[in-house]
Amino acid sequence: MTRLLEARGLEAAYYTPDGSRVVAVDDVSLEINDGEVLGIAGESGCGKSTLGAILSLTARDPLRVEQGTLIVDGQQQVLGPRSRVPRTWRGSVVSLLPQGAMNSISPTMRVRDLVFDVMRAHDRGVKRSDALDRARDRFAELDLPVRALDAYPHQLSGGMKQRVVTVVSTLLNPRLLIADEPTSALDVSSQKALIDMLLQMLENKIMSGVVFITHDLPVLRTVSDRIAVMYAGKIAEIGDAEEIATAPRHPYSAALLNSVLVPEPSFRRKRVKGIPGSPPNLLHPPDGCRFHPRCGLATDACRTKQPPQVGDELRFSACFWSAEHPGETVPTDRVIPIEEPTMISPQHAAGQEPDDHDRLLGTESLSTDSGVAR
Ligand SMILES: Nc1ncnc2c1ncn2[C@@H]1O[C@H](COP(=O)(O)OP(=O)(O)OP(=O)(O)O)[C@@H](O)[C@H]1O
Repeated sequence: MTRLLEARGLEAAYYTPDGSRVVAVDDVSLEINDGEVLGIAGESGCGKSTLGAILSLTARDPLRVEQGTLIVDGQQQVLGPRSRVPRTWRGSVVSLLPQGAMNSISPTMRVRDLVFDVMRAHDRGVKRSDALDRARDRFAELDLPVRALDAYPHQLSGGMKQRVVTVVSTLLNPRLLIADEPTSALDVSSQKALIDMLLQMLENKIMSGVVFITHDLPVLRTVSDRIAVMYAGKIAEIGDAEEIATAPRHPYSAALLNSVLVPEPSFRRKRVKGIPGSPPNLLHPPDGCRFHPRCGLATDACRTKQPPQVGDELRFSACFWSAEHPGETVPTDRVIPIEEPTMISPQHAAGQEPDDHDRLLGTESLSTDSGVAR
């Protein structure tokens, strides 16, 4: 299998106005094979978006990438305070679909203007007509209505807007697309349409790999070949999506899976096992394994020493328990020390506030079939 990405020793920190240094991604290494979707999972604040910014070379103040190496499709980029990223990398080697991208298009800009801007950012001399031709071909290839190019953002449904922005951000055929929470604001049918389109783009070799960032584990299981579970700036576990979802080897992955809310007929009475406590403040992360204060399997070693990485680059768990039980699945009934049963409402089970839920349904029910208002 060909390696598309090798990322080694990535480290990035936020510098706050009071001079503090918050290390949000700490010594992260990972690999992606050609044609793969790598999902990045983890609770809010664990460093997913920061990792996305490093991989897409889009880190900006107050975030500084302090060290690491990226090798994409055989091309190497050393990262650090003094490294200069060639302009040709952004958009064509790596491209970011940022969180909330679909809502950040200027309301006075037609999609075709956005297309021209994106193409011109890479090639100052590109002609408007050539940029548009390329977009037209791409829209047709992916069964998107070509007339969406003439639309203003407000004329597109949420789902169509997100698909359009995704296509525009990959017009330069990046080898790797980093999609940060691309489905989070979408209803389920728009989520499916976007995921189908991303998979089609991979099949058509528009890009060779995708990093898909979301806290939504069921979505991640559907779309990913492998999943990396992040905790407090580090990768706790990485492996095949199915294995992570059904046979986790790291107590944090198991706890995260236990806390997924699955809507089912009896869910009003369902007791959900949340993860007790909260993720650490990254200004002062705990010694040893960063998950140890919340882990039911923690031993003295976990409290004082860095956990070993058990496995290889493609499938590992950074955990003392895993080292003692190689290849074993974490006993999920033992990972959560203090059980805090929570009664949940239907809206919370779907991961939405009641108002958001209604708004989403309302918005989408106004959309036309093609997603473009006439
Ligand atoms: N501007 C900032 N200044 C200081 N610290 C920051 C800043 N932005 C993020 N952080 C810290 O960096 C850590 C990682 O943030 P990041 O946004 O990468 O997490 P995330 O997993 O993507 O979260 P979410 O799912 O909520 O988007 C967090 O703990 C956060 O407190």
